[in-house]
Amino acid sequence: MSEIWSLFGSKIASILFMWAMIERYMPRHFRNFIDRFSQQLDNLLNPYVEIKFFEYSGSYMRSSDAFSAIENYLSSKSMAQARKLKGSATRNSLVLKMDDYEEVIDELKGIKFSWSLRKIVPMEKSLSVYPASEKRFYRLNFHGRHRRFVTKTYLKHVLDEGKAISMAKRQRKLYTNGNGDGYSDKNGKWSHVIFEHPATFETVAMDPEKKKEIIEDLTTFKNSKEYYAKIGKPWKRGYLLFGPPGTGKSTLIAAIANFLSYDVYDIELTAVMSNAELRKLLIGIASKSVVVIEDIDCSLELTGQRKAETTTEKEESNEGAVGVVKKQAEEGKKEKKSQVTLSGLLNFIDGIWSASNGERVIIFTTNFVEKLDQALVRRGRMDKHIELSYCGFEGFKVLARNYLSLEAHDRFEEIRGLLEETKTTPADVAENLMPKVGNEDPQRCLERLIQALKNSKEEATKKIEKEREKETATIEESSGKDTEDEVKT
Ligand SMILES: Nc1ncnc2c1ncn2[C@@H]1O[C@H](COP(=O)(O)OP(=O)(O)OP(=O)(O)O)[C@@H](O)[C@H]1O
Ligand SMILES: [Mg+2]
Repeated sequence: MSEIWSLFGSKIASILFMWAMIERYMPRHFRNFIDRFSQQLDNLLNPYVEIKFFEYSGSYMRSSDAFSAIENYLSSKSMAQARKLKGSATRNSLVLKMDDYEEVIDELKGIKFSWSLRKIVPMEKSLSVYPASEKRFYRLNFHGRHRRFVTKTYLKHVLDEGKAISMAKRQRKLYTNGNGDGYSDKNGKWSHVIFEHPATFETVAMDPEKKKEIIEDLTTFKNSKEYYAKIGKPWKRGYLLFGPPGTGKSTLIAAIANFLSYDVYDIELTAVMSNAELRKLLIGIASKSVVVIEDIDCSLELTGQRKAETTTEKEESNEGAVGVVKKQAEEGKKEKKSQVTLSGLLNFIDGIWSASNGERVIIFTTNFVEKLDQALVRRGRMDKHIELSYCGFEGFKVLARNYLSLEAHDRFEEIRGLLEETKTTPADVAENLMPKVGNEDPQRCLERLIQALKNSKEEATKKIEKEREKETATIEESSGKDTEDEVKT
């Protein structure tokens, strides 16, 4: 047997040697013909198609978006299948990727696809000033009969999924306008810090039905790119959050941003001097972002500002020369006042988003919904109005779970009754539940809350009694006056 193998080996070696000699002296056109023929033969015998995605592409060797999307897409599959992995650490996690020449199999709609990471190592020394480096690429192999499916569906699926994974993994940012702390963008309009708010829908204390509704609304919005395109509407959603201070409006915004994995742009309208400046700011907002304008009623006194301005203008025109001097003296003060108008704000909200196609959620918050101009809160502009109210028993249970890791306790029923009788904000409940010293007994925290609720109930009853006394006093006063008048007449 070994003789046969050695004979076979030597025959192969001589054939290869002869082929190398023949190829060397063969006329070029004949060699091209053989190459073409062998390629056709390979096409005929090998039904598999191959696509390469290089790490760097283009004349400037930019890193390829497709390569990193594929890398992200394959990362979980690599972890499950590859025998050799490469690990690297990012800011807050360890990332594992498949090593060179590893292969993973992916499947979509019952069709199998083979992915492997390859590299081309330069053979000769480069004469260029830049040393020649390895060219890494992902190689996709699939059966030729799935060519249409791959080009039409599979590659889009891989790239979309890969991009979504990288969006979810990236460090999100909180942008603020004005001279905020943090890094400024290239135009100096926005400065940003890393957004790491821990709030999630699990930790927000609110009515469970309402919470479920918001989550469903956000999920539908997130998955409706095609739908918005089909109906010709810009891909945006507006929320108006209203409720007393400390009911969780800002907390809910953070939970929404975390749920969607979006950046947050917190616009301080009082720092925006003009409509033109506001437009520049809004143009600088990237896709996949939550745009927040907090306390919209106090930001600009949006509803009253236009009126106030016209009256001052009228007064000034009537005052003549004195008016001019006064005007000059006030110029400095006035210059610092924001000139942003309600119509300016609304035009940009509708206009800018219609022009650029990015998924954006805009959230206004207010403590006094009834104060707002109807133009601002009409449906279509603000799609959803969400009221955050005083803490109910369901909200309390969420806070007890967050702060004390308590699911149930025999004092819960008493707390339920007291919450129904008082108007206590989730912020107040949270403050009382928070352990004041390390390892404070949950029982003591609950007692502190019960005491606080009892105090606020007492205060409320006293207040009502006082008001009643006042009312009876005024009634008695007016009835006394009436009898006096009658006596006079
Ligand atoms: N619904 C809630 N769920 C969980 N925590 C809450 C909730 N409401 C308030 N809190 C707690 O109270 C603190 C203050 O709440 P938050 O800033 O969200 O209130 P707000 O409604 O935005 O108040 P304001 O109107 O004054 O801006 C938060 O840091 C959070 O710890
Ligand atoms: Mg707030």
